[in-house]
Amino acid sequence: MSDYKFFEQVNKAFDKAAAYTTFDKGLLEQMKQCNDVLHITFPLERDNGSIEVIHGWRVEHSHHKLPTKGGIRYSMTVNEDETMALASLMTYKCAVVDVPFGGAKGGIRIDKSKYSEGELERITRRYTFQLYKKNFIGPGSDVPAPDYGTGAQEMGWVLDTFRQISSDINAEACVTGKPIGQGGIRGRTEATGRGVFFGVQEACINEEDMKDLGLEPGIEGKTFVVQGLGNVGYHAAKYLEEAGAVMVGVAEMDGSIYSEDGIDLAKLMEYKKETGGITGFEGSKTLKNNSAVLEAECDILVPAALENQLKESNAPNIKAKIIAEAANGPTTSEAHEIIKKNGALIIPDNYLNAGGVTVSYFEWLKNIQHVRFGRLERRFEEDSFRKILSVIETVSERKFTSKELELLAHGGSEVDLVESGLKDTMVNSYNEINELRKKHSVDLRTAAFISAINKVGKLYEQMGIFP
Ligand SMILES: NC(=O)c1ccc[n+]([C@@H]2O[C@H](COP(=O)([O-])OP(=O)(O)OC[C@H]3O[C@@H](n4cnc5c(N)ncnc54)[C@H](O)[C@@H]3O)[C@@H](O)[C@H]2O)c1
Repeated sequence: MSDYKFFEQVNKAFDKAAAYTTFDKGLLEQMKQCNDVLHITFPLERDNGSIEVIHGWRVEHSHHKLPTKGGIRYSMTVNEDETMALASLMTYKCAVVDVPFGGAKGGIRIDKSKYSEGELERITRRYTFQLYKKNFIGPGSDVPAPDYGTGAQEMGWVLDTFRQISSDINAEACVTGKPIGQGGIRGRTEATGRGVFFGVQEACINEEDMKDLGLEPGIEGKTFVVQGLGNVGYHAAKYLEEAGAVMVGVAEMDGSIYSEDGIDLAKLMEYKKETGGITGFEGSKTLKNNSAVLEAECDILVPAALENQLKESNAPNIKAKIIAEAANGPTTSEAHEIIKKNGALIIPDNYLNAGGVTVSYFEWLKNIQHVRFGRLERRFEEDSFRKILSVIETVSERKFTSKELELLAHGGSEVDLVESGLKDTMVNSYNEINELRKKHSVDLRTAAFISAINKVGKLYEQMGIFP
């Protein structure tokens, strides 16, 4: 059993940043705590008739904004500590990118590959039912989304189950990352990876930083390694490749591969589909295990699998100049210090993978308003259309950018809206945390935490304490 304590790791980073703020000690302590922690167990009847007990969690970290929001993970790593850490990261992430949600996370401790589709459906539906019974799901209370091991199919089952047991008129908004036909939004599947790309691109524009790292500004020609070719890793790699970066290394469950000449992503995905793995891919060298490639020569390392991957033991050997934290918690606090001391730039998870929740927010807005983005002008006159937009802005406490307004008003497609909203969010938030980094002479992770603590703390102060 590993002694890795994920929630403690997040809180260490919080404490470091809190020293740059002036909030009351008690309030800072309140901000760190998880407001509600739910551990559920329920029986699953397996296809062979045997009965198995399933363990699941849902944690609502912060109720300073409602609903709370965060993915559902299916993995053998799931436990209370992991879910609490991930829920807390959601609070800080939402604050950094100005998405008006509190943080939450859920998880079920299963190895998805060991269950049939029917069994997975029964697990998902029963889990949703248990969440509903305990008031841990609902459009205005707690809204799940996909995470490691889950995707649109599971979110579709969540919605359908919720609909059977709730008469909420906004039922569609009880979960995001759904199939499009069920009220999902175009661009959600690729949103986290796309956001990772926008964040890395923004970092690479900074000439001074690139000079310090000994790199040319821009993405083109930079080499990268990605760990985990799942939803986030695949899409991050795809957009990096499209922008002219060269993928030289990949890690997956079965091992890792490297090629100085570059690895073609589309061909590798085909190969993975055929063989179930990546090792042995033509033109690449298979390394000794799946963590070896993390230490390979490259400009950008994109950990996009799970937490606790860059640690004290391998951090001194990391050669990448930029660590793009697509996954949550891939770098331990000890490794962070080593990598920073060695001069690399870490773009932190609590900012970089916020693209998913940003687009989930657009999906939720669309669902609670019962509208189809980009088609409004066909249903409303210009005046009433503008009024609706301003109501959405008031309810969500977020201003649409001029580009978003333009696209909405003149029938830009949903894809355009998502794309531009996501890009604006990732670019603006990067610049905001980068300013804090310079102001306090800290690293980007600490700067992102300072930004989050300041925003959440201010809201707490405005709210006061009940009763
Ligand atoms: N899905 C989202 O929208 C989203 C949003 C924000 C953050 N994240 C974070 O991104 C990370 C990945 O999530 P995802 O949704 O892409 O999951 P996923 O299940 O789609 O993909 C994860 C991939 O990583 C691989 N993997 C697992 N362990 C590995 C290892 N040790 N070495 C190499 N590969 C390994 C798996 O085989 C899988 O292909 C998680 O930390 C998750 O919390 C996801």
